[in-house]
This record gives sequence, structure tokens and C-alpha cells, in this order.
Amino acid sequence: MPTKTANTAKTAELDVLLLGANGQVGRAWSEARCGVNMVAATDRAGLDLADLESLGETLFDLVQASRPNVIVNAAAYTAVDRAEDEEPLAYAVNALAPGIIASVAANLGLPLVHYSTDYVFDGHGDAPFVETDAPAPLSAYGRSKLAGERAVQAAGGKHLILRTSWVFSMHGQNFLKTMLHLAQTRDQLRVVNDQIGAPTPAELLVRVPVDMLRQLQGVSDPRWGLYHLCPAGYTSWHGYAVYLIERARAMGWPIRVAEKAIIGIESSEFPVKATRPLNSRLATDKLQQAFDIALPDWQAGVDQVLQSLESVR
Ligand SMILES: NC(=O)C1=CN([C@@H]2O[C@H](COP(=O)(O)OP(=O)(O)OC[C@H]3O[C@@H](n4cnc5c(N)ncnc54)[C@H](OP(=O)(O)O)[C@@H]3O)[C@@H](O)[C@H]2O)C=CC1
Ligand SMILES: Cc1cn([C@H]2C[C@H](O)[C@@H](COP(=O)(O)OP(=O)(O)O[C@H]3O[C@@H](C)C(=O)[C@@H](O)[C@H]3O)O2)c(=O)[nH]c1=O
Repeated sequence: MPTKTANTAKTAELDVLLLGANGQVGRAWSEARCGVNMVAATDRAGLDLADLESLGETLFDLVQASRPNVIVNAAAYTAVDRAEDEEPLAYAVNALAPGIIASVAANLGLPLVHYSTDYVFDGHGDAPFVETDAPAPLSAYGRSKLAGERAVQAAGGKHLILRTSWVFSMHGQNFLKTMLHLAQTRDQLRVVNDQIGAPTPAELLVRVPVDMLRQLQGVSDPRWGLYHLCPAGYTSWHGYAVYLIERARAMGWPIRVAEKAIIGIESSEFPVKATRPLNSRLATDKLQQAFDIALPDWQAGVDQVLQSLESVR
């Protein structure tokens, strides 16, 4: 349900209205320490993005009640394989709803932070994709997210659309937690080694836009727009699995699988409904240059989340 929280002391704070509070990125916004004043946060029960009839009015009322100075949409349909069978629902949540949210934000003069994905690209080549590369999604999820980007842009308000990749955190479902579980229960793991990208900690997807929002100077700032945001470096899902499992073993987790039993395989040997891009690399030069923000290596985020998981093990 929507919750209204008391305003805390202000130092050019962001008064955030958060949608998708229970997801990985939503939880990271809720846990943000610096400069984020959460004036309202909604989950699916409080604001169902699939309920397109009432979404605009409910959101408008929520804004009136909570008086944010930025709306963050961290809600999305993220079940990549299931989306192949539920494309209309994925499209409603990931494309039509963001269009409505962006229209409400634009009408009220509020900036919107919205997230998108590497899966808008077809993954050809091995060079990192830049923001101006032509998207060509391979999956229903990717198509719905691309349509969402376009709907946010079409609404005409100030926005930051942040395309990211391979998100993980200590909360929710993600590849890191799946692998950590399987590594403790299986003798062998088979993981694709021909898809490359950068695992992105949810916390980075809060820290960086907070910095960006603080730097942005009003409506006429030319830096509003679409950016790629992920850590530096890249790996394959297999490289990611080996790294996180070996780090966990070194930290004392009861890892059962031997390192040599984490087998690299091709995507064709791991059949799934949705086709994933082989190259999920995103170039982040635009963001780094426009906002003078340095990005950490992907391994640092993995280490941090493993430490957080260790503390509750
Ligand atoms: N996860 C990833 O690897 C990546 C994610 N992204 C993008 O980042 C953003 C955040 O993703 P992430 O936090 O990882 O995703 P999660 O799947 O962790 O969270 C998504 C949240 O959206 C909520 N949601 C789903 N459907 C609805 C609905 N109909 N109405 C309201 N809320 C709904 C979910 O609610 P509930 O908890 O009830 O299910 C969930 O809390 C998304 O835009 C995603 O597309 C981009 C690249 C990679
Ligand atoms: C569990 C498992 C997965 N895999 C493969 C399948 C797939 O190619 C790859 C990742 O699988 P997952 O299903 O965990 O990840 P997936 O749902 O494809 O993750 C994507 O989610 C959406 C929301 C995004 O926007 C993307 O950036 C990306 O993070 O790993 C293995 O090879 N072995 C395994 O044991």
C-alpha cells in the first residue's frame, strides 16, 4: 500500500515518490542513506501498473498527497521467459504504464527516473552499445521495455532513462542468489559462457541517479535524457558465476561444487523460452562525461552483496 513517511531535515534533498518499492532497485531506493527523502513508496498492491484505467488518477492523487520533487519508477515486469507467453501483460506494465506515469509527471512538472535494459539490443558484435545504437530486441520483454522508453520520451517531460544490465542485490531474485544456492546444493553447474555483459548492483542504480539529479539544473538543463549505466568491465554469465562462487568459498560459505565443475556452455545448450543478446555490453562514456561520475568495477558490487548476504547467513 502507499505509505507516507515524515519529511526529514532538508539539504537540497530529493523528495522521492517511488513505484516498485519491493523490487531489487526499489529496495535499494528505500535503503538509500544520502539525500533521499522517501515521501511515498508504493508496491503492486498500492499501485498496480497493469491497471491502466485507474493508474493515472491514482498516481495523480498520490502526488498531490505526498508532494514529491521526483518520481522514480522501479516497477517492471521482469520475468524474461514468462513474458514470451504474457506479452500483453508485459507490454502493459513495461510500456503503457510508463507512458501514463510519464504523462502525469510531465503534466505536474516533475522529473521521472525510469529504468530500461540491455535486452533492447540484439547483441550483435562485441563492442559496447552506445545510446545512439539502433535497438532491435530479441524478446517480448525487450520489446516491451523499448516501447516503455519511447513512451517516456514521447510524454515530453524531464526524465532520466537508465539502461542497465544483469541487476543483482541481496534482495529478491537474481542470478547471483540463484548461483549461490545451486553452488551449495549441486555437484556440477552448467552456465552459458557466450553471453557477455556487466553485472550491476542495484545500489549503483540509486547512487548514480541521485548524483545526476543533484547536478541537474532545472528544466532547461540539456543533460536530461537516456543513459547507459552499469559498472566497468564485463564478463560472461559463466565468468560471473565462477567469480561469485569462488569469492563465497573464500569467505567460508559451504560451497559444494568444485571450481572445475562449473562448466561453461553455449547458449544453445541451455534452452530457454526467450532469446538473450550475446553481447549485453553497454558503453557508459556519455553518463561519465556529462556528470563526471566514475563507475566501479563489477566485481566490487559482487563482493559487497556477498558480504551483506554473509552478515545474515
Ligand atoms: N533485474 C535485472 O536484471 C534488470 C532490470 N532492469 C530494469 O530495472 C528496473 C528494476 O528492476 P528490478 O528491481 O531488478 O526488478 P524486480 O523484478 O526485482 O522488481 C520489479 C518490481 O516491479 C513490481 N511489479 C511487477 N509488476 C507490477 C505491477 N503490475 N504493478 C506494480 N508493480 C509491479 C514487482 O512487484 P512484486 O514484488 O509484487 O512482484 C517488483 O517489486 C526495471 O525497469 C527492470 O526492467 C534492467 C536491466 C536488468
Ligand atoms: C540458472 C542458470 C542460468 N543460466 C543462464 C540462462 C541465461 O542465459 C543467463 C541468465 O539467466 P537469468 O534467467 O538469471 O537472467 P535473465 O532473466 O535473462 O536476466 C535478465 O533480466 C532482465 C530483467 C534484464 O533486464 C537483463 O539485463 C538480465 O539481467 O544464465 C545458465 O546458463 N545456467 C544456470 O544454471
